[in-house]
Amino acid sequence: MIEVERLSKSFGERMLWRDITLTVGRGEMLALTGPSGSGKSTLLNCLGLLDRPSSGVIRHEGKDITRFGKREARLFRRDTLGYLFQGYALIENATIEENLEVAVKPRRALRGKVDASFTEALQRVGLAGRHRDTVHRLSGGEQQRVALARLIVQQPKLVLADEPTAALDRDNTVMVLESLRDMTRAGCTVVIATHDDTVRDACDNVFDVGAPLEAKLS
Ligand SMILES: Nc1ncnc2c1ncn2[C@@H]1O[C@H](COP(=O)(O)OP(=O)(O)OP(=O)(O)O)[C@@H](O)[C@H]1O
Repeated sequence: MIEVERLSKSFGERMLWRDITLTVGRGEMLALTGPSGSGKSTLLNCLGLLDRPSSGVIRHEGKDITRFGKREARLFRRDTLGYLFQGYALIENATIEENLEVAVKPRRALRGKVDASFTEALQRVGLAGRHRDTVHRLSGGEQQRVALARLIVQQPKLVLADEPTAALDRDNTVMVLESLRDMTRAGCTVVIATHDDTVRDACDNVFDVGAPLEAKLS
């Protein structure tokens, strides 16, 4: 569960958003909407400890993550967070399989379940049998699906997704949404910044980052 309380962000004189308060429960999927430049990505970055809010509190499972020191923040990113960001953050010169290996925690690797989980994840995203393809040879949409497979293998507790369907056609958009929904069924909390109405409609709640305070949550 993630709880955001009276969160504000300014860049110099410019107040991007003010007093955001919202809760996303375990197993819930929240859409962050709002016009371009309203601060959706910045809010996701604050949730993922890639940026700092100017004021307010973010709690994950009751812990104020904005007060984490370097070590706690590193462990939180490694053990709790999963990102699905623009640019995918894949290793371009490596194979799909090598990109998935990065996400696997060592203790799971030891149990020898890795191959099966890779095969299952690649099947889920429509890339079955493509383990050995090099990432830079893939299309934008395929790379986006590798990033999703990496998330499925990683099994994070909190997923932050920034326009996860931007490079995808309708079938693949549905596939991404179904995969994220599968993850929520396993207890994962998902927050998605999106302009896509299909994505917004598939979420449990919508938070409009650009709306006046009284009209934000619907
Ligand atoms: N480090 C920074 N310093 C100054 N301004 C910044 C910084 N980071 C973001 N901004 C500004 O904050 C605003 C919000 O950016 P952000 O990317 O969060 O919006 P967004 O709602 O995700 O937009 P889009 O839908 O176009 O992706 C933009 O005007 C951006 O230029």
